[in-house]
Amino acid sequence: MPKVLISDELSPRAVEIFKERGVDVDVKVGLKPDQLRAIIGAYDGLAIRSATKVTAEVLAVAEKLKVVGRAGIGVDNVDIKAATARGVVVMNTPFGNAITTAEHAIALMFAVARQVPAADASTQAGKWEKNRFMGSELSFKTLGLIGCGNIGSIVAERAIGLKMRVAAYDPFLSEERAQALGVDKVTLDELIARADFISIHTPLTEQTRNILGRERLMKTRKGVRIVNCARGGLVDELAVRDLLISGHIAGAAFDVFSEEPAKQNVLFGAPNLVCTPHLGASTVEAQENVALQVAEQMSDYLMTGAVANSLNMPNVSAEDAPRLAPYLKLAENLGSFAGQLTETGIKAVSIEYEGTVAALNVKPLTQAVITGLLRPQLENVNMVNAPILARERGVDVAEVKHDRDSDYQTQITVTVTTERRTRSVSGTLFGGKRPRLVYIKGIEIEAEFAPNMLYITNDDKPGFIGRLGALLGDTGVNIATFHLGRDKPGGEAIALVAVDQKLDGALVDRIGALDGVTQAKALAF
Ligand SMILES: NC(=O)C1=CN([C@@H]2O[C@H](COP(=O)(O)OP(=O)(O)OC[C@H]3O[C@@H](n4cnc5c(N)ncnc54)[C@H](O)[C@@H]3O)[C@@H](O)[C@H]2O)C=CC1
Ligand SMILES: O=C(O)CCC(=O)C(=O)O
Repeated sequence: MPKVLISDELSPRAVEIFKERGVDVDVKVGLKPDQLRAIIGAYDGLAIRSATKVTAEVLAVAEKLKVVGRAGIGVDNVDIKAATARGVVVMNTPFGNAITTAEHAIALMFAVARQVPAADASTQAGKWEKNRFMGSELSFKTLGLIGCGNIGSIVAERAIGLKMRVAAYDPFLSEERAQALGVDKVTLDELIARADFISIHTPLTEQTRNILGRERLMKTRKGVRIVNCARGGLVDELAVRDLLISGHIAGAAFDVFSEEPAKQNVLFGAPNLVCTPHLGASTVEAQENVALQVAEQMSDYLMTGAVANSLNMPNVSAEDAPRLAPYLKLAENLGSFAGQLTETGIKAVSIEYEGTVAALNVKPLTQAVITGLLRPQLENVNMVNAPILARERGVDVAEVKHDRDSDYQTQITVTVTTERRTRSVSGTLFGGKRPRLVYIKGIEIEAEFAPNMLYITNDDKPGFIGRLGALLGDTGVNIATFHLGRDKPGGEAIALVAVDQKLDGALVDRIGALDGVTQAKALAF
């Protein structure tokens, strides 16, 4: 039974769902990094929010870990590169808390416009300072949105409902989408020049870090109000403090900070500053949504191989997962077959899908082919990191789906081009689930993949099979199955021999030296 660790506060629904789906679960919240490292080796899954840092050090000792599930959106607390390198799928729940977070951004905008927290504190202190708290209306003001994805779009809709004008800067926002939302698509400079309120809704990346730096903040309109409900690090906190004190910025609201938990921060104590402790996603509704969703996604992956909302793997639906399982084996074996025969640098691989398989989601199958192909050369290749490793090595990967009938009801063909030659190998599933090799270099052959195999190419001349059988017999190697194919009588022949033991290099060399043999290679599956 797979076992999951929940290491951040998650709704109890998550535990119920894991259990209902047959996943064992431990809840240990508030672990220090060394405590997490000490226990993570026992778990197949790790469910987190934003407090747990899934670093390369944690991943290095997470020997069984297959999946990290983020109950929320931002994954800047997960080292995705390290997870990918170790074959750990990282998934999030991209929609479950978007409305809640957008609502918090709107709440913060009202809070800074009307100084609600300070007015509340003053009133409850018995001061009745009616003249101190002069606010600003939101109606007909311009809201500048930096980032207009899930949350930014919801903020835009709500703001338009409040009669605000909305200008959005987002390089990935299309003109059509902007029009449909009713926002002006602008450059960042235009936004800075026009906005009365600025709200940020981008992830924290190397491109967005410090996107509102001091220089840009100084170019904003005097009296601007700024809301950061996305991530600490997007806005220069010290510059905001200085500009709040100077009065250039009329108000700022921060839900997120460059260091969290933010027990201290340069912003604290600045005038007209509203702070909340990363509460963007903290509603009962959002927490139910994300806990339920992450538990479902992680259980599905661990129990069936279905992948949803992954940041480093193609999605595989729960419906597709069982159908893909035997194909994944076939695809990896075909890749492995080609990879084991390849002795020089791989330049390109083409993966062709024909018949039934062409109607499936073939992305994961392509990843399985590449995994098998690279494994003889690279120790730590897996389904998750294979495409990246191939790209890093300059291997051109082509995926082709043919809308035509093949000799078999379903067929995958892997063609590898190296510095020296192009070689193809095809396979099918017998009975819908048993992988079979059906062509090698266009030569028809029907063979299962066995743990230990001998691949031989030779001249199609009488006597060869006897010589090979005698040599194997003399050296005590038992033949399990023997498959032959040839391009034409007297032409090139291929033998695939499954044997009951691992073949040593010296014996393979002796086979390679037999009369008529052009290549002999031991293969393992
Ligand atoms: N305060 C909180 O509790 C919460 C904070 N968040 C934060 O909100 C962020 C946004 O979430 P979603 O809207 O769901 O993500 P999303 O991925 O749907 O939208 C992000 C948008 O930012 C845009 N973007 C990326 N780079 C940009 C750049 N350099 N300049 C301008 N725009 C850029 C993208 O094109 C995308 O449209 C998350 O990454 C997370 O960090 C999310 C949930 C809760
Ligand atoms: O889990 C939380 O409370 C924070 C949510 C968040 O920041 C996110 O989903 O990106």
